[in-house]
Amino acid sequence: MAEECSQATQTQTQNSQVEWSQHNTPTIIPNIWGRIYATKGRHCWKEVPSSESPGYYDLIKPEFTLGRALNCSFVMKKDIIKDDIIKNVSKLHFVLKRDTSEPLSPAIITDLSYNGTYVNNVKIGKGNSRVLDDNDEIAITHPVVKIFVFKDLLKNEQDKVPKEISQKYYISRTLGQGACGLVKLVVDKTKCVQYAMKIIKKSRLTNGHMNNLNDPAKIMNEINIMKALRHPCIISTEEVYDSPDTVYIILELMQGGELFERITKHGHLTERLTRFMLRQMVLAVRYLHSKGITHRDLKPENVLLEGKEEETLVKITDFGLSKFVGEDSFMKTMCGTPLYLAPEVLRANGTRCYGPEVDVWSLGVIFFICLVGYLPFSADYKELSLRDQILSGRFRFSQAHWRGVSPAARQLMKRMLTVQAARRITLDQILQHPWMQDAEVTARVEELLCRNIQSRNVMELTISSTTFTSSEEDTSSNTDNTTVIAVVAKGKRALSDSYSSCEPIPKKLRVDMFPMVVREPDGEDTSSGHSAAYSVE
Ligand SMILES: Nc1ncnc2c1ncn2[C@@H]1O[C@H](COP(=O)(O)OP(=O)(O)OP(=O)(O)O)[C@@H](O)[C@H]1O
Repeated sequence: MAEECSQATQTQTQNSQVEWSQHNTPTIIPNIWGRIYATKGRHCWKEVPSSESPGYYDLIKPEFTLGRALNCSFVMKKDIIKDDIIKNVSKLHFVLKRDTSEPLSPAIITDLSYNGTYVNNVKIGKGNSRVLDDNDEIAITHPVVKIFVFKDLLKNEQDKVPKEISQKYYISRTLGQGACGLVKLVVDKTKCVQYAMKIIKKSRLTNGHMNNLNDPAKIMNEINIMKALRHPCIISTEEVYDSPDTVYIILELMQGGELFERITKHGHLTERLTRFMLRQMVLAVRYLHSKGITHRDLKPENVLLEGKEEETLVKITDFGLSKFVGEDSFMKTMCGTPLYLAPEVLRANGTRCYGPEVDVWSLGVIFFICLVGYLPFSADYKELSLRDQILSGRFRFSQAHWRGVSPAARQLMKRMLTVQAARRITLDQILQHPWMQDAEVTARVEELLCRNIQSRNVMELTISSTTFTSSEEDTSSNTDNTTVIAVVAKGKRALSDSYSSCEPIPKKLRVDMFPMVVREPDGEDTSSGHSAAYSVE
């Protein structure tokens, strides 16, 4: 291998584009993030390189480019590569990058050529990127024209997760730590899409008995329920890996941080922004309830934001976790500091004698904090124990903080923090409450929801029934092996979507409707209709 690269080495040195490593380069130098070795296949190199060359190139700068252009890090020239190959090499054929300022970031290769860059015989495709793994082979113009083998010289955490995960995902830095375990940034190696991976240690024993967390059928059932949930304001679950003592949940990545941080940064939120956030939270929880799921652990830390902008999508996370950690340990965690817990949950004493209204209470606590920036119930308020404050619904009312808040907002907060669950305001009533009536906010939320739905390929429809049945003639296949389903409902408009992962084709879809406005490319709103989040029944 050392021999074969010298011609390329000399060319590089003459052009001063890059400097090949010297003979005695120590194996690991801290700022070298990778190394590319010329491959043994000699067909692409014109001459057999001299034995003087080390046969590899150390990647130090954050970016390495290869192509025919003279400003590439590695210039492909006629005198180093065979003529029949060089003619198919693009001026800028591929770029190899690593964000060395970011710990545990992956090496990424981006194909910039129509004639193709291949990794382990698989074409990346022009404009596409993928993560490069240790020992990956890079070929250009054709899978057999292998030119480099990549060696990853940075420490990584691939071996800390089961192989089936590390084969598909690159394990990057830690995003945070919750009561259930770590959350890691991971990157899908072939699609180069980032996700958050939640690592949950199972509590295997409950009350001295093995619980059913190790029953694969039950776990699979929970996994399928979580994966079927699709709503713009619910963090989507990409995949779940179940191992005897740990569950790994691959989740949609949120880049905007927690709602909690947003509140603490500003002290509190304006009424308009609170309305904007609450509307989305209510829609999300209403969707969960429609699927028979009570969240039970709603708190600002479980409300994540899509982007850094002020008006961004809000997404709820951490639903259904009790199924993986066990009811006992879930309750223990929740009741540890029950700041957001409804009175009926405290009264239930570990039994599940309460309904979905508990989520309205928790939303009420979040609503309270958004408006005034302090907790309604806290162990720091010494007049009553935290438990008694909640059980009696006696929230702390600071005149100084509430003075600037509208009477309608105060009234809504009180209706949400109503001790008697049966008298508590419902989610639908919240949406209809006078304080929530703000056409601008409603339209902005709908715009964000629709944009999110459209980016997931769910197309617009103008029908109002909620369950549709597909028929044979409604389905067809497109070219890239995904099945396109067209569901014609009541002879009106069609819902189309591709089900690449759904085999066999579902016969029934449940569709949750959202009002939407169709926006033309010129920005004009032309028609209104409904958009849908759907799941297979
Ligand atoms: N999908 C995600 N995208 C980006 N960051 C996330 C995602 N999920 C969790 N995080 C971050 O990881 C950290 C830990 O999250 P996690 O949900 O495990 O704990 P928590 O909600 O803070 O506490 P608890 O475990 O008690 O619910 C948080 O800082 C959170 O912001």
